[in-house]
Amino acid sequence: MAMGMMENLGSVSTLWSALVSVLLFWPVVNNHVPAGLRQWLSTMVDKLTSYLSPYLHVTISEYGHQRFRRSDFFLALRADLGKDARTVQITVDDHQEVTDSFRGATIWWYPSKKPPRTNVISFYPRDDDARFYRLVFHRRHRDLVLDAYLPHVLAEGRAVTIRNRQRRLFTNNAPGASTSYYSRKSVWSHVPFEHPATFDTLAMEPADKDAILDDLTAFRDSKDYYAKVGKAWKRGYLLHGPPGTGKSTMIAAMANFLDYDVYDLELTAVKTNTDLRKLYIETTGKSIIVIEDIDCSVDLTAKRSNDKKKKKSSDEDDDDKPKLPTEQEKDEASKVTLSGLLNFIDGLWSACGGERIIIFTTNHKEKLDPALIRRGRMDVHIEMSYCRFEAFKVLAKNYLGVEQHEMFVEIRRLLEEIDMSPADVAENLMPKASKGKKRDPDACLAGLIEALNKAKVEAAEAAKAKEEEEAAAAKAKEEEEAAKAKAAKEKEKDDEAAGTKHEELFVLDDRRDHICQDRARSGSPSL
Ligand SMILES: Nc1ncnc2c1ncn2[C@@H]1O[C@H](COP(=O)(O)OP(=O)(O)OP(=O)(O)O)[C@@H](O)[C@H]1O
Ligand SMILES: [Mg+2]
Repeated sequence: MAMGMMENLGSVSTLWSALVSVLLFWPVVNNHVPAGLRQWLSTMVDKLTSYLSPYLHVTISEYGHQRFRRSDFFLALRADLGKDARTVQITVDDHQEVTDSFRGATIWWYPSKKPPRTNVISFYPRDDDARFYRLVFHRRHRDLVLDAYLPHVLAEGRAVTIRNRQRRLFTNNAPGASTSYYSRKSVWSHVPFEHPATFDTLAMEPADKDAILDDLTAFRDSKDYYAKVGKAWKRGYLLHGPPGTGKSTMIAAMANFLDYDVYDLELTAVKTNTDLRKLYIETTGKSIIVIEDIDCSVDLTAKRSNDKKKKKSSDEDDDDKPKLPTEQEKDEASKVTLSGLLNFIDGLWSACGGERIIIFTTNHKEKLDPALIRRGRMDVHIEMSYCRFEAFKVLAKNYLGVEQHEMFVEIRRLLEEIDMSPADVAENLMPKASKGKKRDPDACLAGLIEALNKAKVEAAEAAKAKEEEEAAAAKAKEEEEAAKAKAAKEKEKDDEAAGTKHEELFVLDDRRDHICQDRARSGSPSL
């Protein structure tokens, strides 16, 4: 028994000293052996080290079984370093090593990249190496880590990191983002999201604001409800209204209120429906996906009616011959279409877990295809409108710190009759230095009254011009109709005259017949 132990110890120490020698001479070996052998030796050394080491390694790859879908685990771990680092449990990003402790066990996280294999001809682009995390912990914590720690990181850790992290603004239209379907590089690039807008600083009718806040709160807290009724946890908002009424500001306020990331989807930069699909696959939960000015992004309505027409004509000449796509059809297939966008929205809800909000903004709601904004896709339609008195009070408080002022009465009266966007009102409230002097609130409010009066005069002039234009158009139309009526009358007269001649001829013909008959009866020769 003792002998056996001695032998064991002896073999372990021999192995250990062999390993030490290999490690000692490794740099020399590394430089002098051919690449193939070096790789094999490296693998063997790794295996030997991990066999003897008291530490275990777990590797988590960026991509799981589904080649084009990043593993949820990987995405969960990529949450950035939070503002309050003490409460963050896992904060791993590229090139950042992290030590974490869990129920007395220490766990080390090493993010890394697998370099491309130079002797392999790859179908995929080279520049973006596969990323992975290596998790290292002591053997004795094996069960704890695998059964408790990793599930905890995924469930709790993720929630914690999301709550405390620096939120991000993603865009698909930046040099860092890849649009290639086969690229492993993220299709989104991001910057820290630091927009200061909140619902407190958002100028709008208080009742409307409260309704939106209630809706958002209900959505955020309704995970169980959505699961119970079998609906995907999503909500669509359509923000519509004239320029400068706060649509983009509202999105920032929503993101800040919910603590969500923002994905700013630039549809014109997306080449195909396939790229669009890849974009949604790479969005994460707790996010707002925004398509600004949706009516300008793609000619969706025209596409759809074209599609319908095309379908109809292909139904008409329905011979059995298989048809190759025409050049035009190929071209169409490589573009984002309305149906691609509808699939994007619907697929978004079904394919990915976690709550998501999608927001469209537009200045022209009437231009949008009804399918795009129907309830179920865009659940809430919010009209952002011109600045009225209640909204003005919020701006006055924000910009000037003024809640009451004698000029408010006049401003209230003017705002009720003049349509001025909150952006224009805010611009007038911005304290500017005029003629070397800094403007105070009184000057700002007086400036706003002046601007409102000016806008009133301009609006009156514009209305007058429009009225005159309409009157001129009506007059022109009247004249045209009168001319048409006159022409019709003249034609009628001509026709009547022609009709009389015709009748006369008939009369003549009749007379001739009578004469002929008379002559025949009297025996005289016919005409
Ligand atoms: N309702 C509002 N509350 C507070 N600030 C506002 C509001 N509307 C506009 N602003 C101010 O005006 C600026 C422009 O507003 P914003 O970009 O949100 O308008 P928009 O409706 O998105 O316009 P567009 O249709 O041109 O995109 C903002 O930076 C903000 O300072
Ligand atoms: Mg905007």
